[in-house]
Amino acid sequence: MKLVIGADHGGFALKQIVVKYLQEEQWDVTDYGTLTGERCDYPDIARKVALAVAAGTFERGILICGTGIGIGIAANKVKGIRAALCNDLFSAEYCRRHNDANIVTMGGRIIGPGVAREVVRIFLQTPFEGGRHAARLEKIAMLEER
Ligand SMILES: O=C[C@H](O)[C@H](O)[C@H](O)COP(=O)(O)O
Repeated sequence: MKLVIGADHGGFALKQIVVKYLQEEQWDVTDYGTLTGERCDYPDIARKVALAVAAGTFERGILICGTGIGIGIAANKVKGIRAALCNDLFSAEYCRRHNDANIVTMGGRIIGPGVAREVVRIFLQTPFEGGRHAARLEKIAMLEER
């Protein structure tokens, strides 16, 4: 599975930790920045990552800002993106089982490395359940046409 990751300055330090973890676990991960800790705007990073996931260049994305909120709001403006804020493990599991989330977002100012690594592991390993949940995702897709 090809992965892409991005963060603003609020998520930069946690992104570096998550990238290292993914590489150690042999995941194919591409870093879309920011590559420094300097202040930047999370919509710019969200746009790059979300467009690449929506285009199918990558199967899943990981986005980190200070809270995980802003970068997720921005990513969800891109058609086909289902970005889920997961600062806890239950959300990481159910955003996959029920929502087929294709991007996970986290808050670098909220969670530490241990929780972040587990959120990412669960996000990558949990399958979508389909069934009644698929019909709901179809309704979400219809909203994108309005
Ligand atoms: O949702 C937005 C993110 O948490 C940003 O990382 C945050 O707003 C950046 O704030 P500041 O520019 O004050 O570092």
